[in-house]
Amino acid sequence: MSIVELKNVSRVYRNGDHEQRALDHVDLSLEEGKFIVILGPSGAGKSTLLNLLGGLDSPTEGTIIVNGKDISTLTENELADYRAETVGFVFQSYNLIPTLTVIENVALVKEIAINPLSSHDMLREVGLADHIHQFPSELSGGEQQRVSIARALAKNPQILLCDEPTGALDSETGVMVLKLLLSMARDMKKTIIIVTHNQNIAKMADVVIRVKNGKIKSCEEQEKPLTVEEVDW
Ligand SMILES: Nc1ncnc2c1ncn2[C@@H]1O[C@H](COP(=O)(O)OP(=O)(O)OP(=O)(O)O)[C@@H](O)[C@H]1O
Repeated sequence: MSIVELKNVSRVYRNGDHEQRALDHVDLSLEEGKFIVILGPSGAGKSTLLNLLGGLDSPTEGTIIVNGKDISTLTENELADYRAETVGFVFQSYNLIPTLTVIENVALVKEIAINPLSSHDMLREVGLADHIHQFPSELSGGEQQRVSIARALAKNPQILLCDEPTGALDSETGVMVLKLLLSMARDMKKTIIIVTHNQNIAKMADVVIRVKNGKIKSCEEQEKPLTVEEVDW
């Protein structure tokens, strides 16, 4: 079943007389529970696409259907509900609050989530049960990113949107984070959408989307994606 459907979606930024078509008449259909990687050169429109899927921005034209609901025409308040209920975000910079402990950082989402999961359970899920009372500065980069994944999961979203989630990590730690994200798709049926410049991550994907000049150049299903161990990092 398709969880995301874009029909004729464009996003145009206007700056005085200049018009930047960040997304240009995009059609796309994504299935639930897949590990999806979006590749493309700088300025191609990847973040714009992620922002639209995340309800952080709205299209200039076209419709975006998520879970059968058109999110392209929602009001600001309705978009806030959509974000709280349906999507979790993981960014390259972990965006943790330095003065809160690990568990407090994760528990914060309870304030906005409609149907949150236990912060303890999610931290156990990402292998950080023994670190819950530490501050972010006392953790490694990979551990901090796992806290941000636990925080995204605690919202209990169906879709995890990840913008260069391993961009700030060394390859060994990055592999650990990718393993975790992959298990979220395989074991928890989350739809994982990762924007990256790293072609290697695409080798693990169920679906690889290539974006260029605001258009989808290709959207390919991989019958036999490699396991994390099979990829030559
Ligand atoms: N808020 C904005 N105002 C004006 N132009 C924008 C805005 N956001 C993005 N753009 C432009 O839209 C185009 C697509 O940008 P986008 O950030 O989606 O690309 P990207 O593929 O994510 O690039 P990168 O890999 O460098 O992050 C670029 O030309 C960018 O300059």
